[in-house]
Amino acid sequence: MSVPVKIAIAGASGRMGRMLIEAVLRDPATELHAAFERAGSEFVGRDPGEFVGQTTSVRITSDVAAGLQGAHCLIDFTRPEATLVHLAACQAAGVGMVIGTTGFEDAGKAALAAAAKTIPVVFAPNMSVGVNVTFKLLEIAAGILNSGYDVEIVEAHHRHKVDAPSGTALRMGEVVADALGRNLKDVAVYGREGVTGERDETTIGFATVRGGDIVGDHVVMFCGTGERVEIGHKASSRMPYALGSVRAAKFIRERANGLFDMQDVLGLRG
Ligand SMILES: NC(=O)C1=CN([C@@H]2O[C@H](COP(=O)(O)OP(=O)(O)OC[C@H]3O[C@@H](n4cnc5c(N)ncnc54)[C@H](OP(=O)(O)O)[C@@H]3O)[C@@H](O)[C@H]2O)C=CC1
Ligand SMILES: O=C(O)C1=N[C@H](C(=O)O)C[C@H](O)C1
Repeated sequence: MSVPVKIAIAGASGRMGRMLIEAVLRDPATELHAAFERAGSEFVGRDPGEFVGQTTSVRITSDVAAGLQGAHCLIDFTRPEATLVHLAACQAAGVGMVIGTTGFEDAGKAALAAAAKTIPVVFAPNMSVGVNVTFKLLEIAAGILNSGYDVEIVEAHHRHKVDAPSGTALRMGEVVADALGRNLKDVAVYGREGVTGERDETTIGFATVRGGDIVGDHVVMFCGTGERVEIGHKASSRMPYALGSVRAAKFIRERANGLFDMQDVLGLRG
């Protein structure tokens, strides 16, 4: 039997961190190597297995450099500023990264691309198989509904989410804009208020809902005259994100460097 993929997890006590711990512990092909939280966190020193009712020999630490020694991969679902600190540690240790964090500015994305010249990085706004298939469906739909259809993207998430629109909604916008030969930066409209005037047909509109415990809903509307096509995805659990991330960690183990996303991991590219 081959050696399990040794996985470290950043943001271990977070909503995704806990889900990732469960996914890694229940997969016989992976091993929980380390779990990180910031210095001063109440969780430092505790067993990350506690989150899922198990006992492990791992203890949550804030010493990322030490914890990465011997790891194959760090899975990071935190915040952009933390991810970039972890990225530097991974580069120093020669450890690959799976990054699910959203909300990066262009400079942060450029830093990820630069680091991927020396370590393998999977960076994707949504790790679920279903959402990644949805991206493909959107590409097909936009290629056909390329005239006379206004594109609007609506997303809904829980009350704790800090970035908007979601990374997934933005990627949906990019996929549709690319298929229509437009640049999302030029055509995106983020919310509307007041006397907006009539809609410009080249725009792609975004609307954001935040409330309660909504895990993640996305719908793209192609609004024509007399009809509307809607392509969307609804998550009822975070486990698909965690399982996709573990799949990405296995993918990374086979690579020396490069920037990938879930389309690469799932063989959906092209
Ligand atoms: N790509 C995908 O498939 C998905 C992406 N996401 C994205 O993942 C990210 C995390 O989401 P979620 O788990 O819900 O968020 P949570 O707030 O539940 O968890 C974030 C974790 O990161 C830690 N953290 C935050 N800032 C820092 C820092 N500066 N240094 C060290 N640790 C830090 C938090 O610790 P503390 O509590 O101490 O702040 C916490 O443990 C978001 O960007 C979200 O959009 C979410 C789901 C799916
Ligand atoms: O914060 C979340 O919860 C989610 N974030 C990701 C995003 O911004 O697209 C993915 C998923 O929708 C859940």
